[in-house]
Amino acid sequence: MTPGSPVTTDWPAPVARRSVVGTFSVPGSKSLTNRYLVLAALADDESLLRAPLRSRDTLLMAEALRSLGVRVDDVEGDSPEGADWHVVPGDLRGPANVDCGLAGTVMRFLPPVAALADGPVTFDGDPHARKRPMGPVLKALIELGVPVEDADGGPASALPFTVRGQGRVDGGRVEVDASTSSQFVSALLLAGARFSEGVTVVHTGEALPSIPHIDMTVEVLRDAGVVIEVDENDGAWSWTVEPSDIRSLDVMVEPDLSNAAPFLAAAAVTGGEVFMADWPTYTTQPGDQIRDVLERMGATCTLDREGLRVTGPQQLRGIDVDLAEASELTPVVVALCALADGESRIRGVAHIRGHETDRLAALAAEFGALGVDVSETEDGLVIRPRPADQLRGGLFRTYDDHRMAMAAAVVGLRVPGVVIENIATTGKTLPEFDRRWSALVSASAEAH
Ligand SMILES: O=C(O)C1=C[C@@H](OP(=O)(O)O)[C@@H](O)[C@H](O)C1
Ligand SMILES: C=C(OP(=O)(O)O)C(=O)O
Repeated sequence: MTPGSPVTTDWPAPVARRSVVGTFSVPGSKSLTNRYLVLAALADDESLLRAPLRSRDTLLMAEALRSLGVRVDDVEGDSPEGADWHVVPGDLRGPANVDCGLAGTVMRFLPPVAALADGPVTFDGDPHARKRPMGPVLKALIELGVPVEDADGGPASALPFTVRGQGRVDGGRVEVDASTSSQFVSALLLAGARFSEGVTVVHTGEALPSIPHIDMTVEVLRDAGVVIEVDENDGAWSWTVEPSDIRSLDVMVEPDLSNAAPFLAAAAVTGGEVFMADWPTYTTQPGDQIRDVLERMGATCTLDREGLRVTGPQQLRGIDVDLAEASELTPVVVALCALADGESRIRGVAHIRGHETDRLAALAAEFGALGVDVSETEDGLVIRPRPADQLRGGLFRTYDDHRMAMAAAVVGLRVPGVVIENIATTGKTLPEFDRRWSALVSASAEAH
C-alpha cells in the first residue's frame, strides 16, 4: 500500500430531502501543495508550507522527495487540517524508487528533479498510471542529455522508467508537445532554474490545455525569485527560465477550489445556499472558473472578503462551455448539466481522455447508465438531460477517479439509489470527502 492508498468501499450517496444549506471548507490545493513541495526541495534553504494538503497525491510527493534526500517533517501549525510541512533540502541522490500512485503531478514533476540527483531513480505507479501520457516530457529530458530508460534499457516513453541522474543537467532549448498535458511544461519549468543553462521550453503541439496551471507554475517560480519569461504569439508558446537560486518559501496554501466545486454544485442542484469562507479573491487556480459556470447556469455567486456564497435557482439551465482551461471541473459540470433544463455542450477537453481514467468515456457511460443521454464528441461531451425523477440509481463506477466519485455524489443528491463505487478514491485529493459531504447534507436537513 502506498501512503493514503485507498481501501475499496461502495457508498450510497446521500439524497437531499431538502435544499442543501450550510457552510463547508476544503483543505489545501493539490496543485499548489505539490508545486511548493518541489520548489522547497530545490530551494537554497529551509521552507515552511502552511496548511498543505495531505492527501494521497501530496503524501506520495512528500515521500518521493524524502527518498531523494529531502526532509519533509510535520510541524505544528494553525490549520484545522493537520500539521504544516517543514522542508529541508538535501543533496539529491539515488538509488531511489518513486511510487507515483495515479498522481499526474508526481509522475510529471519529479523526473526533471530526479535528473538533478546523483544516481538512478526508478518511477512506477498504479496500473492505470502506466497508461497516462508521459512521452513528451521524457523525450524532452532525453533531448537535454538525461538518460531515461524503460525496463529493457531503451528510451522510455511511459511508466515504469528509470531516470539516470548525473547530479547536473546542462539545460537549454527543448521542444515539447504539451497538447495532452500542461504538466509536461510545468515539470520542466519547475526544475529549470537548477539546470546549468536554465531552460527554454517551446510548445509544438496543437491546443495547449490548462493554461492557468502553467500560469500557476510561473507565478510560484517568480514568487521564489526565479526569472522567467513567457512568450505567446498566436498560439505559439514558449517559456524561458533563467538559471538561478530558488528562495526558500514561507507560504499558506490556498484551499483547493476544484475540490470545492461539488459542494457549490450541491446548492446549485437543490435550490439551496452554501458558503465557503477563505475563497481567494485572487488566484491562479482554474477551479475558480466554477463561479462563472454556475452563474451561466442560473445560480448566484457572491464573492467578497468574507468568502463565496452560492445560491441555487429553482431550475438550472443548460450551458455551452469551453473547459480547456479548467478541465478538472468537467465531471462536476457534467453532474450539473445532468440536472439542468435543456441540452449542454462541453468543449475543449479532448486531453481528459488521459486523466485518471478516460474521463469522456467514463462520464458518458456512467451518466448514461443513470438515464442521461451523454454522447462523446471529438473534444468533449453533449449532455441531454431528463427530469431527475426519470433518472435511475444504481452502482456508479468511478474507475479510481476521485472526480468521478464527486460528480456521482452531486447527482446522487437528486437521484435516489446512486451507490458510488470505491468512495475512498476521493482520498487522491480530498481526504474524508464522504464525511464532509454527509455533514453538509445532514446539516441542511436540520437547518430547515
Ligand atoms: O499542473 C497541475 O497541477 C494540473 C494540471 C492539469 O493537468 P492537465 O494539463 O494534464 O489537464 C490539471 O488537470 C491537473 O489536475 C493538475
Ligand atoms: C487530472 C487530475 O489529476 P492529476 O494531477 O493526476 O493529473 C485531476 O485532479 O483532475
